[in-house]
Amino acid sequence: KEKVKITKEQQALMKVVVEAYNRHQIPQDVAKKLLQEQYSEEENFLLLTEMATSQVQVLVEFTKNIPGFLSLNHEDQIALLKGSAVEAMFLRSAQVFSRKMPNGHTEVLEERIRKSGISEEFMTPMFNFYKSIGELHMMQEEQALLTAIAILTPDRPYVKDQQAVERLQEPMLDVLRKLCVLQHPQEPQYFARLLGRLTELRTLNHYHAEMLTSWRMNDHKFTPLLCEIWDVE
Ligand SMILES: COc1ccc(-c2nc3ccccc3n2[C@H](C(=O)Nc2c(C)cccc2C)C2CCCCC2)c(OC)c1
Repeated sequence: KEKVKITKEQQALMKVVVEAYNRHQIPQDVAKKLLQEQYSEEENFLLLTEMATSQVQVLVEFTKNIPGFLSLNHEDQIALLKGSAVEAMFLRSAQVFSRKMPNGHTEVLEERIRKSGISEEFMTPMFNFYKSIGELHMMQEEQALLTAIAILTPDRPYVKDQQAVERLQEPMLDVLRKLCVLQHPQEPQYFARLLGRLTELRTLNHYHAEMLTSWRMNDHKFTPLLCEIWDVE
């Protein structure tokens, strides 16, 4: 049984990524807002677009701190951000949803989201994902590394130098794998389950544009940044 050991460099890499991840959190806590009162479908849509717009800004700041990212080809940097923004948003939402909350709060939050204006057909895949992330009880380090790994996906559309992206993603996968073995010794498949969530995340990508345009309200307004990132308008 080989002794898994995280090297000094891997410790340093993890520290940089986790600190960047914690530094670039979303400003206001949307869950608290949603638990306070039930908003109208229009107010919820506005809240969603505000949250998503600030999330994209936070994502850009986080990504700039990923070692090596800024030395990638500039067009590839944009392609990676554009290709991962929706996934990062759902990953962040899943983490917010699966946070430990006082008894009954998660149910209230789920109810508020179900009634927020999003159409029925998308609730099952979205909540299945949230619950599958919740079951993993991910640590902060795992959340930060998983987000960095999702951003550094080599086969995003329009990425030219995929090898350069692989060279950045591999060390992240390596340290995450070791972390999983060390933190979950009784769950040898834990690392594989984490990566499986990234596959589930990609399926949500297909729905997100329709989730927005089918929001129960008319005249959906998006910020210019969201038009760039979401395939809407
Ligand atoms: C595309 O359709 C949806 C529908 C619902 C959610 C969603 N799941 C949530 C789980 C927990 C808490 C809030 C949650 N949200 C929204 C939210 O703000 N997501 C969020 C964002 C956008 C950025 C950063 C961080 C977060 C949490 C609330 C927006 C206002 C109406 C109710 C959903 C969603 O998030 C990606 C997308």
